[in-house]
Amino acid sequence: MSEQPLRCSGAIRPEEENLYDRRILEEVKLEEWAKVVFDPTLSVDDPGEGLFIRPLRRSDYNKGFLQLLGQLTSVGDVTEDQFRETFKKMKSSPDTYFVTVIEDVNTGDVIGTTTLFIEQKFIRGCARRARIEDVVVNDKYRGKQLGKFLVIVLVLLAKSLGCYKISLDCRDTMIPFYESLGFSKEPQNGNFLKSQKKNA
Ligand SMILES: CC(=O)SCCNC(=O)CCNC(=O)[C@H](O)C(C)(C)COP(=O)(O)OP(=O)(O)OC[C@H]1O[C@@H](n2cnc3c(N)ncnc32)[C@H](O)[C@@H]1OP(=O)(O)O
Repeated sequence: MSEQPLRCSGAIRPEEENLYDRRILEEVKLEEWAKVVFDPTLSVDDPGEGLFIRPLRRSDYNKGFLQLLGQLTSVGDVTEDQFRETFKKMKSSPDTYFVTVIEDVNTGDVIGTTTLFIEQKFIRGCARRARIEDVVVNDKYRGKQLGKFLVIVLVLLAKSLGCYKISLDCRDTMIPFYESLGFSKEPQNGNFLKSQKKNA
């Protein structure tokens, strides 16, 4: 499905503004990632009947985006102003935040999301590395390859953006899922260390 431009008097309505340019998603060709097979075939143009993959939009506050994230972790009471301010901050750092969603166009709900975060480094000749974060599919839509689809689309996007490394953190129970998508634990570097919340 090609992008349906939502325009008002020739300009994209501010509430329909994409976080990033969707054309870079259109360049992603899943068939180039031979490690993972989609059966039936999915593509950015056709992620499934009535579904549309696109960048996060300002209007997604009212399309269940935060409720969807609530199926992953605690979101808290985020007001629409906070959401818009955060969207603005992300958008003001181009080539950094690729928050991507799947919308069910029949209901208008956001039913899947994940984020590609790209970190600029000085090492490796000022290279960029990518992290995949916040992968979640609405529980009513699970088992349709959408989680796999979102992750692989962002892996290919990171590769097309020249990232030298793509990584993620997950619970032990999710390791088989990510291993099936071509991720592996780094030998002797599998430790995830986080700062304690309070001074012990
Ligand atoms: C980096 C992070 O964000 S980690 C956080 C991951 N997200 C969560 O835990 C949130 C709650 N869970 C979810 O939203 C979903 O269950 C997801 C995103 C993990 C999977 O989404 P789905 O759309 O149901 O997965 P999808 O249909 O693409 O499954 C692809 C394959 O992975 C397998 N799979 C799905 N979930 C799991 C799992 N929890 N553990 C192991 N394998 C799994 C499926 O069986 C399927 O296997 P197959 O290809 O052999 O049939």
